[in-house]
Amino acid sequence: MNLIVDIGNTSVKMAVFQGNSLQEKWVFPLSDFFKIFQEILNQYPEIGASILSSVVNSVSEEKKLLQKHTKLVELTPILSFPFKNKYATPSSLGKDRIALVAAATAQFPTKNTLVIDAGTCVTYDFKNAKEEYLGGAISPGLEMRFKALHKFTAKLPLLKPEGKFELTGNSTETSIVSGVINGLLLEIDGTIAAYATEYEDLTIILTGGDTQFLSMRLKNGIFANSNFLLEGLNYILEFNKTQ
Ligand SMILES: Nc1ncnc2c1ncn2[C@@H]1O[C@H](COP(=O)(O)OP(=O)(O)O)[C@@H](O)[C@H]1O
Ligand SMILES: CC(C)(COP(=O)(O)O)[C@@H](O)C(=O)NCCC(=O)O
Repeated sequence: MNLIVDIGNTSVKMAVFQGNSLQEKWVFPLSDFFKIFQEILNQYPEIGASILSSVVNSVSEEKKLLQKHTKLVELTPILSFPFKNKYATPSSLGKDRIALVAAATAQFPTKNTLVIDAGTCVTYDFKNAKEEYLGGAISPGLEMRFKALHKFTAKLPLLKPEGKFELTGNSTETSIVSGVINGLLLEIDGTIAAYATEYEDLTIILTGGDTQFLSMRLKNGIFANSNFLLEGLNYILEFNKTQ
């Protein structure tokens, strides 16, 4: 069994895989790492290998613990990947983005694929039909947009995503909700449309913490998969076991 660990800027995602099949998944703040890790080890003593992807600093204690209890593969640029990385600054590329591209290559070989990860940030990652990763884009995530309006103004309140919103906000609150949610939906739909103009037969994946909220509000033709990054990490782990 494999233990998959994805440390993002908002939350840690851990999952246990048996082969290609996800058995169980946990989402929690980094401060709960030691408690949850111990619970997982007790529940799944069969775990042999693990892989760690982190986009935050100072995870040396978490790494030590994984090394102590499992055969840890850390996601670094020296691992083998199933795609050609054409990012101009590969050493600064987010580990999470590498995992997303690995998942795209594994699950959509020979397809032009755009992966949208709606987490703390929204990242766009594109790999072409020749399994070349070209890069993409980084923009503020949903929660970050609400927080930024509050933090950088004197009068705007801190709001959270709501189920319902109007195009034309008629109050401060509904104007903020409209601006943030419509802004992000139009950004995503517009980005997809721009890629679709340039690349035929485009496959689009939506993942990350805001997958559910966004997928029901976006245009059709998008595969929503909250576990895409974890699947990519599991694939990289298996890929490197056989190298
Ligand atoms: N219960 C929740 N707690 C925190 N964030 C949540 C929750 N539900 C949805 N979200 C959204 O998910 C985003 C974080 O997604 P996630 O994929 O965990 O990010 P990251 O990989 O950057 O840690 C937040 O910015 C927020 O918009
Ligand atoms: C863009 C990110 C902050 C996204 O992190 P997340 O929202 O998933 O927590 C992360 O992928 C990162 O730190 N990237 C480094 C810069 C780059 O990818 O070029």
